Amino acid sequence: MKIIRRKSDLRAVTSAWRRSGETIGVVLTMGALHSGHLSLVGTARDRADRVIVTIFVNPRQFDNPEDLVNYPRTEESDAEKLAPFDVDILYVPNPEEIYPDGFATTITVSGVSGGLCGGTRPGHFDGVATVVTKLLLQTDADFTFFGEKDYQQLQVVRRLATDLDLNTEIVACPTVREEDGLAMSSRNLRLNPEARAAAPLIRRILTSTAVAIKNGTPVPEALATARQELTSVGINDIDYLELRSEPDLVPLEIADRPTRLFIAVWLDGVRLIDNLSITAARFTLLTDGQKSACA
Ligand SMILES: Nc1ncnc2c1ncn2[C@@H]1O[C@H](COP(=O)(O)OP(=O)(O)OP(=O)(O)O)[C@@H](O)[C@H]1O
Ligand SMILES: CC(C)(CO)[C@@H](O)C(=O)[O-]
Ligand code: BAL
Repeated sequence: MKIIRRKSDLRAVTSAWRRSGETIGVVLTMGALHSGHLSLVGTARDRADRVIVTIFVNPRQFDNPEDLVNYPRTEESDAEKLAPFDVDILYVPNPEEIYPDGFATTITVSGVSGGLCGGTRPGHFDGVATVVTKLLLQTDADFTFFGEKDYQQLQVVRRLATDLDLNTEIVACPTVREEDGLAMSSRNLRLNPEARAAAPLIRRILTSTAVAIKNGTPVPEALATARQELTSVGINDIDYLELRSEPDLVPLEIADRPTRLFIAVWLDGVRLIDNLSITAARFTLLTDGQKSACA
């Protein structure tokens, strides 16, 4: 595996691959690699002739300066973790390769980036859309692999690739979890033991809420119960807990569209997210009280 830090060096290699007709699969990351990232790399290895992994902690997608400073940077051990996957290139661009002097372009994807993480992290998806576009162009990706853990990000990138004719297939990969159900995330490393012990309850409560909704509990009631359960285990700071309709993630208005339940909470100063697809024949959107008020 070659480590490359300049886009001109990268282009020299990808052009040669292109001339010999090889396909390129790319996994974009911010480093601190774990089994979630590595599952994307394994899928890329199966799908493409050549595999590039990128590591770039993108300052433009951090709405919180402290989060940017505290973000783990572990390039050496990341490279060791990639060794068994036969990755061709680890691209760790110098910052000026992404944001040269005078950089003045921002890509905004509207609609799908509204609300959820886009609502509570202002500017986040502009930063993601801009860097993803640059990295996909620099790597000349035929395929790129995104985790469903960051589901809104996945849908933002799908919209972006379609709208800008990026000519890269976006491949969704399932969320990889710890044995206790917690979605793997680089930020899990920052949880203290007490917060780490509480964190799996996020998934458990999402699951029980989905079951209640499928069984006909009105959505507002099911969400209120979930909030109470989260609070009772000390998870008081809930950024959002919401149902959204696929694929544009609009607020749930039509009761029989494929739907997903989204959550973001703060635990011990760390923001954790998760989501769960809910397929139900029909949702009960109104409580009994609301129904009788409409009648
Ligand atoms: N548990 C996971 N399962 C599957 N894919 C994942 C998982 N965690 C991250 N990914 C994917 O890996 C890619 C890079 O993500 P990123 O580097 O932000 O990792 P992260 O662990 O999500 O870090 P963060 O703490 O910033 O959320 C994204 O496509 C993301 O969805
Ligand atoms: C896609 C990404 C690498 C862009 O910085 C980042 O948002 C991430 O790690 O999910
Ligand atoms: N995992 C998405 C990148 C971020 O949280 O900034």
